[in-house]
Amino acid sequence: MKITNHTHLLTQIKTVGLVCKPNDTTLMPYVEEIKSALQLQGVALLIEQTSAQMLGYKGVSFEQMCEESDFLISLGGDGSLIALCRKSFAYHKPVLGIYAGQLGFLTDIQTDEIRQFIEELFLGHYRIDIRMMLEISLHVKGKIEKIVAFNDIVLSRSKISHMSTIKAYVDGKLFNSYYGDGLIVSTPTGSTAYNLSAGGPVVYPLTEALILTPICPHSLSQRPLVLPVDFEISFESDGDTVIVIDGQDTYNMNEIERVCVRSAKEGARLIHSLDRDYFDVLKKKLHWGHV
Ligand SMILES: NC(=O)c1ccc[n+]([C@@H]2O[C@H](COP(=O)([O-])OP(=O)(O)OC[C@H]3O[C@@H](n4cnc5c(N)ncnc54)[C@H](O)[C@@H]3O)[C@@H](O)[C@H]2O)c1
Ligand SMILES: Nc1ncnc2c1ncn2[C@@H]1O[C@H](COP(=O)(O)OP(=O)(O)OP(=O)(O)O)[C@@H](O)[C@H]1O
Repeated sequence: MKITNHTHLLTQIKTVGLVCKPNDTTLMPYVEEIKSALQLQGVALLIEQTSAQMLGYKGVSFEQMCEESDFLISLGGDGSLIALCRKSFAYHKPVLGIYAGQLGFLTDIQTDEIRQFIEELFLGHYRIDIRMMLEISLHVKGKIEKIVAFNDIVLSRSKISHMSTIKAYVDGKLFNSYYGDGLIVSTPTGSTAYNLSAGGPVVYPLTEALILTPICPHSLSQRPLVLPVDFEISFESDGDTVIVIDGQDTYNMNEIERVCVRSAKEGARLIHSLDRDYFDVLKKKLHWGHV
């Protein structure tokens, strides 16, 4: 399936949803800023109940927020944005990341830009990028559990003292066996996360590809691999391997016979400022090109 890289702008915005980084009460002034900037536009703000409870507001369920909102805001770091994109995947709502974290590679709007960006958004001065996501199928005792990933799925050794062995297949045909600390399957957006630390390539986030990068492979011949977006890759490993999705969900391979990874039919829709330039972000946040 062809996934386009940009999507149409929102036509009419009446309601916006908000989720905050957990356990951070310092976010209160920014929530007030978002609320009043939206009020000026005649737009209602729905705050998800866990975030609302943390800050003393009246909240709504996550599902109600997703159903009733025209777009969603994540107020926090990259992890909060990733969690929101994953949890709201089925609702196909655009997501705006407002940066209140440590690195903020994905969340490009700073807290001191909230008012100005919201004004610009209502003038149509923004873009929505479609970021490829992964659909992961875990095969357990004849049943299939499906999960989505925004950055990556990591198959990692579970014991510090042992290597893991991972067999990798394309369309059922074995194409490699990885021996070492594990393997990362990353989206282009996730290429600047764990994949980068493991020596994988930086891949422009609107590219469509599957990136496979071994972690500390015990071999002179294992290299990162970039595969076409329409490949379905599957993996088998032993009980000494764990699976980690976006650093947020963990499964033990003990109970899993096979893991299949493919591009999800829908991508995440990220709202960005028109000024955002990927290479500027690489330079500013990851010191790209610095000597
Ligand atoms: N050794 C490593 O580099 C390592 C180890 C474990 C997990 N991770 C990454 O952490 C990600 C989860 O992020 P988190 O913020 O929830 O966890 P986290 O709080 O543990 O932080 C991971 C760091 O990676 C940054 N990050 C996350 N996604 C990024 C992206 N697409 N591009 C550039 N930087 C990014 C975050 O801002 C944060 O500084 C996982 O998907 C995985 O890729 C990296
Ligand atoms: N809704 C959520 N559900 C579960 N975990 C979450 C959620 N939001 C954030 N987290 C986790 O909480 C941790 C901190 O959140 P977040 O990444 O947003 O802030 P940060 O670490 O300060 O910023 P950054 O990731 O930009 O450095 C991360 O490990 C993230 O995965």
